[in-house]
Amino acid sequence: MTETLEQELQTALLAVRQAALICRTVQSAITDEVLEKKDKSPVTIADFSSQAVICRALHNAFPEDPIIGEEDAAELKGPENREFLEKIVAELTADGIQDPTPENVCTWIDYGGAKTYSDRFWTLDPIDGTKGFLRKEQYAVSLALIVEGKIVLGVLGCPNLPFPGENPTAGTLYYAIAGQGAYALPLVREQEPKRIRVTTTSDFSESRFCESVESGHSSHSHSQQLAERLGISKEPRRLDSQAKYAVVAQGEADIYMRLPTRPGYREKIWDHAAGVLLVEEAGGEVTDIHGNPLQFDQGYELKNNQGVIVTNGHLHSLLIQSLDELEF
Ligand SMILES: Nc1ncnc2c1ncn2[C@@H]1O[C@H](COP(=O)(O)O)[C@@H](O)[C@H]1OP(=O)(O)O
Ligand SMILES: [Mg+2]
Repeated sequence: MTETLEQELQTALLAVRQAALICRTVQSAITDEVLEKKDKSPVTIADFSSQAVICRALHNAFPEDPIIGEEDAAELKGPENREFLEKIVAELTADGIQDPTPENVCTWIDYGGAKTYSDRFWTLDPIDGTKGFLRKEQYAVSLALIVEGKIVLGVLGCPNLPFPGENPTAGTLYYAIAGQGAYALPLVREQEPKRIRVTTTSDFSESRFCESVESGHSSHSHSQQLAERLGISKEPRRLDSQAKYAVVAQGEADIYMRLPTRPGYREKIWDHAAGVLLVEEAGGEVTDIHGNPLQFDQGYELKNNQGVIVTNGHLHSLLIQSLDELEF
C-alpha cells in the first residue's frame, strides 16, 4: 500500500472521537428508571447521532465513498417518530454540530445506507455493544475503510476502556493502518499515539481469553469446554463490543473467542472490520472457527465465515485444531 491514507485517518479519528463523546454524554444520562422501563431510546438517540456525525464528516471529505452503516433513517421519517427525531436534533445541537435540521440529520444518517460491496467503501457501527451501552459497561464506535476487499484503516472509539496513565474514565481511541501498526491514544485529548502489541504467551495454561457478556452472541458452554481441553484455567474476561479486539491488541488478553450460538447467524462486517485490523497490526491473528480468513468482499455480512477466533498468533493453530473437534 503506497498511499499514506493520512487524510482518511485524520477524518476518521476526528469523527469517531466526536461521536464517542456524544455517546458518552447520552450514556451518562441513563438512569435506573430508564433501565427499569427497558427504555431503548437512549441507545437509539446515541446511535443515530453517532452515525449522523460520522457519515456527515466522511461525506464532506470523501463524497464518492459509499458507507455501509448499521442504521438508516427510514423509521425516523414517519410522523409518529417526529418527536424522536427532534430529540436527536436537540442532542446534536447541544454538541455544537452545525445545522442539524431534521432533514439534514436524516440525510446524514442515510449517507450510511449503502448495502453492497464496492472497490472502496467505509463500514460503520455507530454503537457496537448496545447491551453494554445500556448497562453502562463497554461499547465501541467502530469505523473501517475497505479497499479491494482488504481492511486498510480501522478506528475504534472505546469510551469506557481506560487509557494507561490517564484518569480511568478518560476512554481510549484506537487506530490501525495496514502495514503501519496499531496505536492507542486517550479519547479526551490530543496526545502522541502509543504503539500497542499483542502478548507473546505461547502456553495455554498462562493464557486468558475474552468473550461476549451475552451468551446469545457467543457460546459460553463451548468456550468453557475448549478452555478445559486446552488447560486454560484463568477466568474469562467478559465484555461487550469490539472492545474485546482492543483488549487483545493491547496485550490484556491472549485470545478472543466468538463461538456460534446458532448455525444460520452470519456476522456483520461493521461488527469486526476495525477490530480485525487493530489486532493484525498489533501482531495477532484473526480467522473464523475453521481457520479461514474473514472475507470482507461479500457484502455487509461475512457470508463465508462462521464465528471468529482472535489470538496473539502463537496460540492460533492449536486453538483452531481443538475447535475442529467440537460440534456447532
Ligand atoms: N446470534 C448472534 N451471534 C453472534 N453475534 C450476534 C448474534 N446476534 C446478534 N449479534 C451481534 O452481536 C453484536 C454484539 O456483540 P458482543 O456480544 O460482542 O457485544 C451486535 O452487533 C449484535 O448484532 P445486532 O446489533 O445486529 O443484533
Ligand atoms: Mg454491533
